[in-house]
Amino acid sequence: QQVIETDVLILGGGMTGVSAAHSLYHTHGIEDFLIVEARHELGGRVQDHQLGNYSVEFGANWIQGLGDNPIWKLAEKYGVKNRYSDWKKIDYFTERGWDGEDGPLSRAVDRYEEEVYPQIVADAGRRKELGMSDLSLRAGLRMNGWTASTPEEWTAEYFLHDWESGEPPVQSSYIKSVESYNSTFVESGNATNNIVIDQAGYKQVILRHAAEIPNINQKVHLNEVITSVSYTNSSVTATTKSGLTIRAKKAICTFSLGVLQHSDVTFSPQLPSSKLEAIANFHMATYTKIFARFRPEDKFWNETEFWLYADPDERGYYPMWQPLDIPGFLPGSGIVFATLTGQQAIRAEHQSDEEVKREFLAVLRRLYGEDKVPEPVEFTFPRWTRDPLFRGTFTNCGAGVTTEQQEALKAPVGGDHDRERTLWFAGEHTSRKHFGYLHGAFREGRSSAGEVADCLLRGCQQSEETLIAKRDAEEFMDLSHLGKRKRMYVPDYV
Ligand SMILES: Cc1cc2nc3c(=O)[nH]c(=O)nc-3n(C[C@H](O)[C@H](O)[C@H](O)COP(=O)(O)OP(=O)(O)OC[C@H]3O[C@@H](n4cnc5c(N)ncnc54)[C@H](O)[C@@H]3O)c2cc1C
Repeated sequence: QQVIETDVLILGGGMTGVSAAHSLYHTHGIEDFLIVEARHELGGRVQDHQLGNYSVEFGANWIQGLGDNPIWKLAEKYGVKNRYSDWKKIDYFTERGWDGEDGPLSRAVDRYEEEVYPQIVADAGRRKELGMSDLSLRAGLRMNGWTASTPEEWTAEYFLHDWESGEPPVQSSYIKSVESYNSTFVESGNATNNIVIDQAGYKQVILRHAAEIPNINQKVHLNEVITSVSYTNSSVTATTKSGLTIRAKKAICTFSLGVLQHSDVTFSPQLPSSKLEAIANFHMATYTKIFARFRPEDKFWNETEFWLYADPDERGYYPMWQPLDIPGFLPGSGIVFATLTGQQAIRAEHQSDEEVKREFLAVLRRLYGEDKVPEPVEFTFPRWTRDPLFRGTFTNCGAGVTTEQQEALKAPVGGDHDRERTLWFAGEHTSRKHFGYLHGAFREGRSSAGEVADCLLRGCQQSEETLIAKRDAEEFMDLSHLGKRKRMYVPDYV
């Protein structure tokens, strides 16, 4: 049987894998590496889909917190088309239809955003500084006077929390939810979000980055599903479904947290119990976008960027809507999409397209009137939780996740001490501050490549580049450091 030998094996070709490869080559001068990817192309969770003559994003869509976001710099460099996304441009709806400019739903959103959120930011920051235990965001909200007891209130809270983190407040860490918001939107220096509308897909950021590596095609094995990974103190061996065996001095595993949680790939020896505990305790959230394409001449929708709907009976029931057929987006496309998260998303992913379409249209008809909304010509959505290559969409830090578990999640394995490590773990899920985001994946790829290069080239002595990449990936977030940076806990609009 043929065994392919390489210095560094990168398991998975999403943002993390490509960023690691780019850094190995361009920062550390390591040319002997391979990426093994199960899909037909690089990109991972950055995937587009063709609807009529238009391309829409099934996965990542926004560049978030433009300030020091490296994805923003890559998008500019490669000319990937994106535009300002204005989260203040919302039409509010309840079961009664349009809720007006100053109805109960709009007032609930303002109260959460302007009164409650600044308070919880300060309170979570104080808890962290005093070394107090974490709570659920639900508990933190209650302690700051927010009980979410009406459909309008739970929808406001959904819009400002679930829609970003993919899970409800009861499942989310109080301190880490606030930290995550601050890291991406406040610390970056510019809280603006841009939405990618490039018809060649957001994935161009990843494909063009990969193309900067000379002979990249010879360094990537596509359509190869890894089934097992074995590691010792001197090498890592991976085998694929098709029977390929690849042996490397070092490897970086970038599979999603969901993949690790489902044991889709066997590791031998078994991963250490501290890592298994961390894998089990982290949350893989679900964020499912559901698309319909109508005939453009049937256009019945408002040209406002977002529509927020407060269902009277069920929290999170088709609350978020985005028309793409509006000026500046994809005019003439006839495309409208809704987003579901958490249990609602999982429920939808287990229904047939027809069942989901029925629900989708029933809600749209509440918004715009029974006779105004025709059958779409196309209806589709991805089923992320059921895809064995992802098993969810992105991580959310749950209440009860500790900093030690965050460290254990990414700790390399193999051998008995730090000079013998052979297998590293990196991905959006290993980012302490930017978990869930594409920029977290990018930074983790670079940081893991630095550590691998240090071990391969310098007997595991840390180089200046690795320290910089690690700092950029926010490795040095200890308590005293946080305490000194009061800005961490003050949102930009206060
Ligand atoms: C619906 C959705 C919306 C999102 N929205 C945003 C957003 O707006 N902004 C933002 O910044 N981020 C967003 N994200 C998050 C962002 O997409 C991820 O953080 C990022 O793409 C993760 O990159 P990664 O390389 O760590 O993981 P992945 O992209 O998952 O890469 C891992 C790779 O491993 C491969 N793989 C898995 N199992 C195997 C196997 N057994 N053998 C071989 N290969 C395997 C997979 O195919 C995949 O290509 C969103 C994600 C989703 C899904």
